[in-house]
This record gives sequence, structure tokens and C-alpha cells, in this order.
Amino acid sequence: MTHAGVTVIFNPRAGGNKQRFLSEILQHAGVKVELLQTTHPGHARELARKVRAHQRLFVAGGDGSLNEALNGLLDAQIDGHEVPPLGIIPLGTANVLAVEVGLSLRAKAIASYINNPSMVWVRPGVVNGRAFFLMVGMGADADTVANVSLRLKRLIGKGAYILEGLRNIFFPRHRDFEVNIGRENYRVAGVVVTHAKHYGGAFVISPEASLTSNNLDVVLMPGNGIGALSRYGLALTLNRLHEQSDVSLVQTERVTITSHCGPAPLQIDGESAGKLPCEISLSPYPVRLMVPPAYADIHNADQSNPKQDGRPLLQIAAD
Ligand SMILES: Nc1ncnc2c1ncn2[C@@H]1O[C@H](COP(=O)(O)OP(=O)(O)OP(=O)(O)O)[C@@H](O)[C@H]1O
Repeated sequence: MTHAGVTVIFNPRAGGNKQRFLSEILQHAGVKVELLQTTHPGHARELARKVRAHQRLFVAGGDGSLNEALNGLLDAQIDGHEVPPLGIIPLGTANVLAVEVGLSLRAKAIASYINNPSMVWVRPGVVNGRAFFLMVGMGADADTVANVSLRLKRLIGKGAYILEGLRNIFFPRHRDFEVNIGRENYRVAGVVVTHAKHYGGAFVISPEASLTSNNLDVVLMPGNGIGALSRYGLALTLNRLHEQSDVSLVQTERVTITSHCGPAPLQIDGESAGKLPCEISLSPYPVRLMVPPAYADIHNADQSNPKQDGRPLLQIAAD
């Protein structure tokens, strides 16, 4: 790989401050880094926007911090700037993006990836103007994310989501959505629009989804009530949600969703952000995502080289 400088944006709140783990990783990597620590929500976006294109930018945090940095890179591109490739130092609670690209959570393996990343181009999803890497959800999952106790999350991590998720099964809030994909309309109780296979950790929600594809996968869940929601939850933990006879999976580049149950919240890459209605599509601004070589080997083969306005829209980055 190149000898480009390394910038690290570090969220000290992610996963309950993992500064020691980050030091261990950087020590193994043996690289000099410019370390930028966030001081408030939204700060990773401001910081990422200013990182020069010749740097390699890693985000040490969870999926929420990666999402903020991604939005910073898109802001910079919209302003006409070249942007650096983005990489993951997984310090969060769920680390779905790290799981998606097959990045180990061990310090030595992360260090080796920092020194030797491969790259893929990703067209991020965009929902109501905000970019996302992984998914947007509404219904039980968005209600869970919106209401999870941050105190409990700090204490028991993922367990806080499980407890709040159970509460949502028994005390439903927002469960009536209309999903418009092309000429089709669906009336459902829950929707996840995903660009990733994984969800909530290592669970597979959509086996054909891929960060490098030009489609989003829309997972439509019509069932309401305790029985259906418990079945969906259990099926997800067994990686079998898509096999449920009442669950549909539709691939599309654009989807519009409205609520028939008031201003329902959205979850975007695992963080509560905004409300319905929403329009979801893929961004015209691709970003380079640094990934382990094994992921690039598989996914770069899919990226054939379509060109747009004379510049590659999706192409393997030259190292
Ligand atoms: N210094 C800070 N103080 C308080 N909050 C911060 C700070 N820096 C970032 N944040 C916020 O912390 C939130 C959670 O961060 P992040 O997603 O990285 O960690 P996580 O929630 O533990 O991990 P995961 O998303 O993988 O579950 C983000 O929405 C971000 O805006």
C-alpha cells in the first residue's frame, strides 16, 4: 500500500471509551498517526470533511461515528473536493460495518489491516439527504434505537437493545407504513432498507445485499402483533428472516416510505435520526472504503467499471 499519512478520528464515547485498545492497535501497527478526538455528537462529520485526500482516514468508533465521517466526506465532495479513503477501527458496540467487510476485532489483525488495506468503491445510501453505509429502518427497530437507555447501553452494551426490543414487541409504537417501489405499493408494519448483508451485529438480514452493489435491498415485514414480531426477531438471530413466508425482499435503487402512524422515527446505521416520510436512494458520490484484502478480492470482481461523466463511478482504486 501507499505511504500516505494516517489520520484517525477517535470517538472516546464509542463502546464505552476504548482508548487503551486503540493505543494497543496503533502500537501494533507502528504508524505515526494524526489523532483527532471528537468532543461532541456530529464532530466526526466536521473533522472528516477537512481531511486531505492524500491521507488515509480511519474512524476509531462505532457505526454511528463511521456514518458521521461518511457524511463529512460527502459534504466535501459536494463542495468539489477529492476525499481520502475511509477505514474502520472497530471500537463500537455492534460494529456492523466491520463485520460486513470481515474485519477481525483483534488488535493485531486490525493493525495489519491499517498497514495494508485494500479498497472498494461504495455508493452510499442517502435518506432525506443523509448518507448511510449500512441501513435505514423503521418500525420496531427504529423505536428500539430511539428509546434505548444510553445509561444501560454503557453498562451492558448490546443487551440494552435486546431489552428495549422486547419492550417494543409488547408495547408497539409505530407499525403502519406504506412503501413505494416503482409502481408497487406495500403496506407493512416494519421495513429495513439495507445495503449490507448484516444487521445488529453478525446477523444476516439480506444474504444478497452488498455494499458494492448498485441496489438497496428492501426487507418488508407485514406482520404486526406479538407473535409476528417475536418470530421475526428469532428468525433474524438464526439468519432466517428472509426465509419467512410473509417477509419479502425487493431490490431497488430508490424507495419512498410514508407513515400511517404519525411521525415515526428512522434509525440510520444504528443511530436514531429523523422521521418519516423519507425517500431513499444511492448517492452519486462514491467513496473508497478500506477493507481487508479477502473482501476486496470477492467484491472488486463485481465492480465492472461503469463510467459517468468521464470519471469512474465504481472502479477499483489504484493503490
Ligand atoms: N465526544 C463525544 N461525546 C458524546 N457523544 C459523542 C462524542 N463523539 C461522538 N459522539 C456520538 O456518539 C454516538 C455513538 O457513537 P458510535 O456509534 O461511534 O459508538 P457506539 O454507539 O458505541 O457503536 P455502534 O454504533 O457500533 O453501536 C454517535 O452518534 C456520535 O455522534
